[in-house]
Amino acid sequence: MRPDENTLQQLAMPDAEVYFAPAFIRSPQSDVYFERLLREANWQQESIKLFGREVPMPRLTAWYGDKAYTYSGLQNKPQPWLPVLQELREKVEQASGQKYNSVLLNFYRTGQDSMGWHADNEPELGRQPSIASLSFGGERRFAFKHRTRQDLRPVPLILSHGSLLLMQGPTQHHWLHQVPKTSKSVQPRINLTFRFVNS
Ligand SMILES: O=C(O)CCC(=O)C(=O)O
Ligand SMILES: [Fe+2]
Repeated sequence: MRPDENTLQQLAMPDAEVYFAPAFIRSPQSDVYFERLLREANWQQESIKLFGREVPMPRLTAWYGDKAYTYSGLQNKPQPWLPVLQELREKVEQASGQKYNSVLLNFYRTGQDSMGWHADNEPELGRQPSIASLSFGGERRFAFKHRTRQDLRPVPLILSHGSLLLMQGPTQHHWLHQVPKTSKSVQPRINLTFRFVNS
């Protein structure tokens, strides 16, 4: 491991404030976090309404936090923090210098699980939300795309086991992000996005 792989480095993206650490948590520890999260989180198969039809989301989700939160049109009931989530929250708060009161967990079972282009810009997150995204398990491709500037290429990233991606400042205003499906064989992946939800 290079000495800087566990520290956040800013990416050169205009209209954004994005930091990335490819190995924020080291591998043996990350293996344990993956297993604990898989076993302990209250995973749900939610569905979304698409053209009037209920369609299962292409991933499992779980929501923990102090507040209820609407995400993709779903009202997420708050569940009390698990010790493993408290532990991870402390680590990311220390790295980012921000506070988070909620976390959304996503479980990508196979390469066919995914998340389409979106921004995390719900009004409850405030104008310049800080979102800290931790990944465990199989690595997946991730990308940013500027909403209006076609001269800017999409920014690809590999979200590796134990990586931390921090998005804040104007990022959600100007950029969308996604986790595309892949036909490659990939290991299951868990992602946590820590957020601060205002009441
Ligand atoms: O799985 C990821 O890396 C992305 C998750 C995400 O964008 C979200 O939960 O809003
Ligand atoms: Fe997101």
